[in-house]
Amino acid sequence: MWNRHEKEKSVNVQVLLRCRPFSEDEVRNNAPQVVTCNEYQREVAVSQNIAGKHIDRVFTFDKVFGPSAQQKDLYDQAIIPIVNEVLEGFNCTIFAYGQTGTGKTYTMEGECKRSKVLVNRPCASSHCKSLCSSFYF
Ligand SMILES: Nc1ncnc2c1ncn2[C@@H]1O[C@H](COP(=O)(O)OP(=O)(O)OP(=O)(O)O)[C@@H](O)[C@H]1O
Repeated sequence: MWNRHEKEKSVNVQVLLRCRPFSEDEVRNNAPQVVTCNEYQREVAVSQNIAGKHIDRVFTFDKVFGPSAQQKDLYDQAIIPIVNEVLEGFNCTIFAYGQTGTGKTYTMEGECKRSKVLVNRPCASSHCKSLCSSFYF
């Protein structure tokens, strides 16, 4: 029987979700919280009011990082295994996908130029940022 780590290694594509914290503006404007993360269950619940009807939906991912997750958490839990595979000679790609303003650049590049998780260059779509070259700390 495979443990979870072995199972994860056997899958070629994994989808991780990261939900960023509210910005100062969103807090100031009392923005409604529509996304709730359950890191333990690897689930994200989305609540919406559409035409007066309340709709809740739950999505499951390979990993979920909630608003309190730090760059280091992502790096340690999600990136290091991929770096190790690169060092073993495998081709690996990490890319961030999502709506504008959801934190793709922050996740791939970090807040300041010197504390990056990854180095990335934008590809054709502005919604898609891909890892192209190397990693540094
Ligand atoms: N995990 C986080 N913690 C704190 N602030 C964050 C986090 N993720 C994103 N932000 C902030 O949210 C704002 C939007 O993030 P970012 O620019 O990374 O979004 P994006 O998805 O790359 O947007 P775009 O597609 O428009 O380029 C930035 O001000 C960024 O600093």
